[in-house]
Amino acid sequence: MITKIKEAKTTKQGMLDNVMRQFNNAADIIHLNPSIRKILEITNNELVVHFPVKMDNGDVEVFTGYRVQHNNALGPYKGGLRYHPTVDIDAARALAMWMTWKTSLAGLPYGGAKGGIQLDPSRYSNSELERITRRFTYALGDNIGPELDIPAPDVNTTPQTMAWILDTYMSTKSPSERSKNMHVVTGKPIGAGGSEGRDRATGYGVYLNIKFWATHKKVSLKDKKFIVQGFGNVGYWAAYFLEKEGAILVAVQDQFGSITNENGISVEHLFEYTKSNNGSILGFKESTPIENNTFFSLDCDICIPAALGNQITKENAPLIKAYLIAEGANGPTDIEAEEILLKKGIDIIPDILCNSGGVIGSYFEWLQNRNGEIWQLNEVMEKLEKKLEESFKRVIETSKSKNVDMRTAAFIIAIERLELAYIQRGIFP
Ligand SMILES: NC(=O)C1=CN([C@@H]2O[C@H](COP(=O)(O)OP(=O)(O)OC[C@H]3O[C@@H](n4cnc5c(N)ncnc54)[C@H](O)[C@@H]3O)[C@@H](O)[C@H]2O)C=CC1
Ligand SMILES: O=C(O)CCC(=O)C(=O)O
Repeated sequence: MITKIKEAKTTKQGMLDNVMRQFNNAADIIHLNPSIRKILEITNNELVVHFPVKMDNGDVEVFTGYRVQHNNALGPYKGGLRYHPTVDIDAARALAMWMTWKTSLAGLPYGGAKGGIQLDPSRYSNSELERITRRFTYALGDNIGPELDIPAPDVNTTPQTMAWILDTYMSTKSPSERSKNMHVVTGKPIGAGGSEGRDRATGYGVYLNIKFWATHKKVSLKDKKFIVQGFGNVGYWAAYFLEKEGAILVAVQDQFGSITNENGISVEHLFEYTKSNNGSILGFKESTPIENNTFFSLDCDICIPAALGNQITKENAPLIKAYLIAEGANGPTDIEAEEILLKKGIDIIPDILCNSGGVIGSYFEWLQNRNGEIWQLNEVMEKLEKKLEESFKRVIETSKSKNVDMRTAAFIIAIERLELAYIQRGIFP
């Protein structure tokens, strides 16, 4: 029996190079205005903060937090906060850039930002995480704001994290200003101003994109086998909806290890199990543990990377048997791997389309807070589906008209919207 724990990666993910190459590839194809290219290839603002926090044992630890604001030509900066040992300035830059393309592609009135704290949250108690989050929020100060830069959850941050940020940010405002600041952060718990459906929005969006792709290819999802890397917010909800559609989850990998069952893993059973097992999938009875490095080569139809960046590389790409990769994570496929996959005829629904349900759900939450409205779950889900379907169709049309893969098509749409905004504002000829 294999029980080796998957080592948490602490090395750099090297995502910046990937996003720049993706951007430059699309920019070359559309002959992007050189002045606009100069603006888009760098970030507007980069904030690095060091802040002290008292630990439960009385010691003080100093943490490093980041917020990178890439571009706000289309609206306030928007993007998540990640708590992970791999968070550094380059990771924040790369993830902020992807946010700009994602919000632009989705047609939202937002720019792109990302940030987080370099730490391993499993090493801290809940009350330490609360103090760390509150001190980070103080350190960010008025560099975030409901009409300036709106954070949201990402890896290892939750609705609770967002509620702490909201509460801390509000406490810095005068009493008459407080209620106007509810939309400083999205992905909040519903009781603290969150929206119905934001919890599942990203995973639901991943599932919808797979469904649109299946309809486009005239295939049924029933009995199709799928594997999911990452069984957190995105991976769980994507698996949940795919299973409801009749697809079969045959393997899961998380930070602790990998499990498989070719007859199917019950999504709900596994979810319940992880809740009682410190979030880990290891030891789940209705499955067999497998070596981590065999995960991506398992026999399946659909592969959903929903964990970290650069997980599909030139080493494992040749072994992939799935014919569709649906990128729940940001930047899970590196450039060399993508070339291999496309040559093999494997379709990739790119991250900026595939996981855009999350930021669209955040936009709906922001709108509700801003307008004093409360929408029902079905209303949110219907609006989400409509927006995602529009994006999916545009990507397919552009892919056909320009004879490019789906990622390049998605980047072209996103960049052209930004280019138009700059040109219409009269900044460039
Ligand atoms: N939460 C959201 O709304 C959105 C998240 N994303 C992206 O989706 C991905 C996952 O995010 P969440 O589900 O929110 O995070 P999460 O913190 O809820 O879950 C992360 C999952 O990935 C697993 N994981 C971590 N390191 C791993 C490794 N080295 N190998 C295998 N599995 C590993 C964890 O064990 C956990 O199951 C990230 O790339 C994030 O940027 C994208 C759009 C929105
Ligand atoms: O919901 C949001 O604002 C952003 C979520 C996020 O970080 C992402 O889409 O990568």
